Amino acid sequence: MRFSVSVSGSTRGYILEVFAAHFQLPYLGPIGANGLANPRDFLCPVAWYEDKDVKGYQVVSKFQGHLFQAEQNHSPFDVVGWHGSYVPYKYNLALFMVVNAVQFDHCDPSIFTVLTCPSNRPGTAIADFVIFPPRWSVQENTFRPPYYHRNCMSEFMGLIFGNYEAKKEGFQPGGATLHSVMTPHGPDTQCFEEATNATLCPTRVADGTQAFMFESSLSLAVTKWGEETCQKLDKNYYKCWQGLKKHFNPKWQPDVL
Ligand SMILES: O=C(O)Cc1cc(O)ccc1O
Ligand SMILES: [Fe+2]
Repeated sequence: MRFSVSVSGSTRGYILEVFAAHFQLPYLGPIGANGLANPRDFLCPVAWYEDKDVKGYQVVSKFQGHLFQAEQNHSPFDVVGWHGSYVPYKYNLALFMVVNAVQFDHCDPSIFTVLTCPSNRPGTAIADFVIFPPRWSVQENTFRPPYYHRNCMSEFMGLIFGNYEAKKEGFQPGGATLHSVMTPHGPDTQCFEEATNATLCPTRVADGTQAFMFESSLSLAVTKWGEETCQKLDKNYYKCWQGLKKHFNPKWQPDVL
């Protein structure tokens, strides 16, 4: 599949490539006929071509993990149509129909799955693409931010713009966090303190932001470039949890049973 990404100015993006299967919409289960990412909102190309002479047009191909580059003097997009079932598609994340808890508790973020690439083991994904969309938060008697947890899957999180509610400082647009399989993690100290002391009325969350997660049942390896060469590794990341205090009180009773 050939595609070009046209951008102006210096630009960053995130790429997730899967090999064993293809991405598909998640089964909606009891949600029923419609919700989350609706098929009608996916856009595919229509027959089109460009007849352009471009000196030194670079065509990059990937094969067995290596990138190869060829040059030609015209645009490769001079094919009007084709037979086949592989097409690139795009989806506007703002069209995602958010489903969430409306009484109590924090849902598994699987409710925010845009696309999943299932593995051969039922219920286990090679990769899930999950977003944290702008939404209302209305749950009562609940710690509303992400719970403190360990996950049997790897969590690679990215931020397209704005901030992420569980880590308002430090996690910048264009950056990434990686919480590998079974690594404990959760909101930073500031988020914990604010959410613990907040009055629980209906509140907007994540307006003007777009965070996402690539979640995989496989382990992700970090390249030498990511760990050293880029010199962007935040060696102080763990400190975002160091201010968390012990709150255990064996005498505590809930107000509402
Ligand atoms: O770790 C994270 O920030 C991602 C995440 C969000 C959430 O709402 C619940 C679980 C989870 O892993
Ligand atoms: Fe997580």
